[in-house]
Amino acid sequence: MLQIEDLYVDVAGRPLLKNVNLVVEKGDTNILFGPNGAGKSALLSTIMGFSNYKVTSGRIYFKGKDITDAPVNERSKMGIGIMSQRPPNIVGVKLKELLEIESQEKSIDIDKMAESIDMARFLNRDINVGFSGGEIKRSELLQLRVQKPDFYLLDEPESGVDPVNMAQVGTTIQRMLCAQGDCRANPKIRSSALIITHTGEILNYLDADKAYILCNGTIMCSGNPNRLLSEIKSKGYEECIRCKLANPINL
Ligand SMILES: Nc1ncnc2c1ncn2[C@@H]1O[C@H](COP(=O)(O)OP(=O)(O)OP(=O)(O)O)[C@@H](O)[C@H]1O
Repeated sequence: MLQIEDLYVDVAGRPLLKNVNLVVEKGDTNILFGPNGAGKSALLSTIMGFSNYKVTSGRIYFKGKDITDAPVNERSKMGIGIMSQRPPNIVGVKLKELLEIESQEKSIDIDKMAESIDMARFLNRDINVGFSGGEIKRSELLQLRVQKPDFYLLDEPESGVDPVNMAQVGTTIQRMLCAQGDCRANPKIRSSALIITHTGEILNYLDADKAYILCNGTIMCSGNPNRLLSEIKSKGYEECIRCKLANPINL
């Protein structure tokens, strides 16, 4: 569904991502680990097509189409949706106004959907203005639920979320990815996702298929998400750099 080939990206005139190769198959949930500043959010922003991230070499394919030069709105129409780590405040635009635009031609009861994740009282507030960390996450989730993309880019869904709200966020993401029917019986009907996490808490709610470790702007390792997480916790990220040096990456 998503294929990234030998991608190099500059940010603010400086090289940041290099030689990134990554594939997310249809219906798969993939995880992206990596230390602070490694370039994980930059990679998600580049996939979404945000203008600060300039592809200098390599290609991005989505549903078989080359989207490397496609604008954000086209990627969104094709079915890519993002939950950003720090979405901007949008002064003068109410959350409900944005949701009404996103829900055009879809039969969605915005009030009911907002109620279901405790966001009804935010509908008439300017987007993100004064929202707490957890409220921003729920607002982003609500927008994604209305947008209903085929491919989810989720940047640290658990950051800033208290344990009680984490259960709600985790369950909501699980349901979002599996909105088409019985995903246990047929995993391919799941929506696809690429999720950044530091703590791995989201793995308690999802069946993740594969994880990548991004260090210094490049993918160093890939493998089973829970196994990689426990290696990171016990040995840190140094081990993944050694693994890259010792073995060519198995994508
Ligand atoms: N728009 C930008 N302008 C300048 N520098 C940027 C920009 N976006 C990212 N960077 C820099 O690129 C580097 C990678 O940032 P990025 O946010 O992708 O890291 P990350 O792996 O997501 O880190 P974290 O785990 O801390 O969120 C950082 O040094 C950051 O300061």
